[in-house]
Amino acid sequence: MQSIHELNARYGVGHKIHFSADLNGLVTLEIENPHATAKVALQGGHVMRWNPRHAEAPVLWLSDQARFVAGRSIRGGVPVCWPWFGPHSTDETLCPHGFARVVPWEVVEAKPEPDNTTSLVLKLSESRQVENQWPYDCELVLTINIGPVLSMALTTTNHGNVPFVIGEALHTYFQVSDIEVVRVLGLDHVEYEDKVEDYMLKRQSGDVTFNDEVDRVYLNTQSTCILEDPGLRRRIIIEKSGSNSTVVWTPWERKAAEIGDLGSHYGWRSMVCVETSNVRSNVVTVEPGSSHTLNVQYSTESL
Ligand SMILES: O=P(O)(O)OC[C@H]1O[C@H](O)[C@H](O)[C@@H](O)[C@@H]1O
Repeated sequence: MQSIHELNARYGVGHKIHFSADLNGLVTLEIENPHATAKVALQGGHVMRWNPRHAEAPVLWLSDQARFVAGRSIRGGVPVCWPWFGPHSTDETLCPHGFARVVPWEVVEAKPEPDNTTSLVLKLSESRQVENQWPYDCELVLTINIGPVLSMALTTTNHGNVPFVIGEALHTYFQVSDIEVVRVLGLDHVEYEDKVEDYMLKRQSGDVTFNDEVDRVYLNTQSTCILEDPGLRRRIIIEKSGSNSTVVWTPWERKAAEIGDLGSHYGWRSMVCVETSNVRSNVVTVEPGSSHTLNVQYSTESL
């Protein structure tokens, strides 16, 4: 594993790119540039915070009860779900949403760009845990660009001789003023599986609005989604490619209480997940010698 000293010596740029470790030994990377500030945990390749300087409120939601411990996903920010989504198909003891979000990643590159944004390239570290759960010769790389726009690209490359199938999601938690006043545009007429009703197949009519638990997998959609928030007077624009599904999730009160780390004072009311993904019937087969990339870009505009 790369030490803090090595990381700062190799990639640190004063206080603009700075690595540190917390009491539990989790390594995080703080980024500051003229466009934005951000914080990324190496465990999970997890973007925890991205605050563009023009935004009055944080764009990503991070629970005030998030637990920062080895082997446990951080509640909020952008968890990377890979190589499966939801429970494992045959072994329920394995981490739901795959192991990528709970294992260490390595830094391949971290550098300021000429346009004053900052680029990071992270790679999932090989480890016995990963080998045991995923016996394929493959590489997973996450490229992140931090600027007025947050861009992320998750690339899976198959170096082996057999094809494999992945489910994946950038399970992004967005900060909202109040879940009951926001809406998600871009999914009108799209078919979805309603996880709250045992995956019943339904069709979206109009914008997605929230007044109860929502857990939906929108299928066969490449559409840009817009999260409109009159309370914060802004839109968050979610543009994607290499993704055929979008998951929309809000737990509501009962589920939030069961989950437990979703924040004090109705923390769940100030978040919603819109997840750029390839899941359920949209999982991806990666052939030997080829790569697949899931891309997303988040930006904001005033309402
Ligand atoms: O609690 P987690 O394992 O992070 O999962 C949180 C949520 O993720 C996704 O949005 C799923 O569709 C939900 O069913 C799940 O509850």
